[in-house]
Amino acid sequence: MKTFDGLFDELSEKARVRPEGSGTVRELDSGVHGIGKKIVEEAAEVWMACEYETDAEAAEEMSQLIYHLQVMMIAKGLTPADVYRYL
Ligand SMILES: N=c1c2ncn([C@@H]3O[C@H](COP(=O)(O)OP(=O)(O)OP(=O)(O)O)[C@@H](O)[C@H]3O)c2ncn1[C@@H]1O[C@H](COP(=O)(O)O)[C@@H](O)[C@H]1O
Repeated sequence: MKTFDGLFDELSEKARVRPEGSGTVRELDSGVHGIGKKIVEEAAEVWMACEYETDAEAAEEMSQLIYHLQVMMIAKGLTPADVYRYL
């Protein structure tokens, strides 16, 4: 099973190698503005899933929100440690 840190390492590698067909590379290329829109969209989907859908669907939306947050962290040059220090 993937962890937060494991996914972050995987996405950082995608950003470094920039493989053909990577959605992460495409999203990074959309910049902070584009990534920010995905975060807002996904946050709304988390809310709606928690209100009206199953727990499994809510969990899936949460995983997608985490993914887009990680893409933003990479775009901003932030590491998990930068975030964890505020938890
Ligand atoms: N965990 C994720 C992940 N979560 C969400 N997403 C993206 O976020 C989108 C959210 O899905 P939605 O159904 O809400 O959006 P959609 O409207 O259907 O799709 P869009 O048109 O908005 O892209 C998905 O289509 C993916 O593009 C993810 N994309 C990639 N990953 C993982 O990231 C890693 C690297 O992926 P690549 O960079 O694509 O190789 C792999 O391990 C992937 O499993």
